[in-house]
Amino acid sequence: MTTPAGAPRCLAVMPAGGTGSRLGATLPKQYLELAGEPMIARAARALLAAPWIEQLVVVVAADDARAAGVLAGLPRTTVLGEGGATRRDTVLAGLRWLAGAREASPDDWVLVHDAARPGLDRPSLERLRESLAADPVGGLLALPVSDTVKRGAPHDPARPGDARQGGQAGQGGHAEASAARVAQTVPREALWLAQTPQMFRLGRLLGALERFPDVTDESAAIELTGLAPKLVTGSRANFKVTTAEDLDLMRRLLAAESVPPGEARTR
Ligand SMILES: Nc1ccn([C@@H]2O[C@H](COP(=O)(O)OP(=O)(O)OP(=O)(O)O)[C@@H](O)[C@H]2O)c(=O)n1
Ligand SMILES: C[C@](O)(CO)[C@H](O)COP(=O)(O)O
Repeated sequence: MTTPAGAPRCLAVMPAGGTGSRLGATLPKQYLELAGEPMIARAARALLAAPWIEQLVVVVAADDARAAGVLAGLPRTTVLGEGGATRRDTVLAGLRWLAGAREASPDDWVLVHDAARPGLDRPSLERLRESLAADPVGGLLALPVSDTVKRGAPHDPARPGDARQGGQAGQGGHAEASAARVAQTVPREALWLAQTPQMFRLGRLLGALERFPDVTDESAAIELTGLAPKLVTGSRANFKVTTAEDLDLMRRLLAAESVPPGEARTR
């Protein structure tokens, strides 16, 4: 699919420079096998299933010796060994490469998609593009929170019934066997879980990420400039593989579905 001359193009950056410390495997999680191929290849193919994505740059760590082989043969794809210390740094390297080596225009759209989200489906991708085609800001796939939400509080021996029962504080402020107790039930109505791809104009996103280093996604940087990105409903299968339990779940999901990456799911 070609874009008419002068029209904004759709490009993509895949941050793949992480180590997968929360999963704790012997190799970075993006190289773990899922349904017969490494997670990173599955995630890249899911994005490339959209023919309107003209160029994908997969940004890996400088010492990554696996990516070139694993991604060889994928169309419209370049591997860049300039991953940074944080996800934001890695994404910035990809955006700068698009702007420099590929001479992308500040008006071109860029989709940023995690290598750790191999369950992206084509209908979600199409929904994102169609919802944002005429949008002045850009936006992201996300899921409305559907469970009752609790805010946890640390153990407080002064509170009745709050005797310490063991358990270690775990990763990301949570706990494996939690010692936290409920401080509050939080209204869920306005809450969404951010996914990727996140889709913004290249120039605006580059500027925002350069200005605001302390963000965990692209939307947060854009939000800090005073703009309100659009929330486009994603799909549950597009969850981020973060823990060993997620990996197991993703393996089962992909094994149960015999559809190629990016294609529609029947359920
Ligand atoms: N310095 C970094 C850190 C993360 N990522 C990428 O950002 C995505 C989402 O990050 P996350 O799930 O947090 O991955 P890791 O940082 O690898 O995981 P962990 O935090 O458990 O170490 C992944 O595709 C990961 O490879 C990146 O490109 N560069
Ligand atoms: C971008 C992201 O996937 C949205 O959920 C997420 O912010 C990145 O991962 P992390 O777990 O917050 O590092």
